[in-house]
Amino acid sequence: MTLEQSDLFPRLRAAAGEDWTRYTDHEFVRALTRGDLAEASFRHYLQQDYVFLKHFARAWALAAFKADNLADMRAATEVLDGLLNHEMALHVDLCRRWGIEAEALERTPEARANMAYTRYVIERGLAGDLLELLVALAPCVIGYAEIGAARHAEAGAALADHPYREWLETYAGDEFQGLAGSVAAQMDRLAERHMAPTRFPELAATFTAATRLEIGFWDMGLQQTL
Ligand SMILES: Cc1ncc(CN)c(N)n1
Repeated sequence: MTLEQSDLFPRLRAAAGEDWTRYTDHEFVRALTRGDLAEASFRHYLQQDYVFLKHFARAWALAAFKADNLADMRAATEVLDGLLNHEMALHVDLCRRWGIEAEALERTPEARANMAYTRYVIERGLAGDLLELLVALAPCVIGYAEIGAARHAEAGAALADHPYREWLETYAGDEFQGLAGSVAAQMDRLAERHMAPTRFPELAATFTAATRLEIGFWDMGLQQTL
């Protein structure tokens, strides 16, 4: 399934309104696409993102735990595998090329914005069901796919000599786009089974809160705060 064919995700995105635009069109993303994002901001972001991805892997492990059937368990562990062995492996390589060694990554002090976001998502998953958890994870997975595809296309010919090319290529790439499509499809399947119409506002509130925490993550990167 492509993102355009999904049903729940576009409804959640529309319900997030301006917050979705503030996330996907954040100054961090614009500067990165132009190629003039301060290198120190990118390094700070990369290092924090390593910590973020580890907590997100925990959240996907929780998704496997929350699943009540084999298909949902497999879907969660496929994402977990992709995260640990693809996205994080790329991330460690990218960090090394940016002068941040693996040992330094492990010693990264966690920024408050990072803690707030990742623990919020895990708490939603602990308190709610699998659908609630996937909705909390959606701005991360589907948001980055949307940002990656749009910004990679926008950078266009400038990509040949672009300082942030690898980042743009990772999130615009088939692997990540396919992952976002699968998560959107899984949310639709779960919504069909578990979502009474009265539940939508509660799910939209979770999605919007996670979107706002993504905005806080970009702010943290741009301002290099802890
Ligand atoms: C903060 C953040 N959000 C989302 C992604 C994409 N997995 C990420 N790497 N970092």
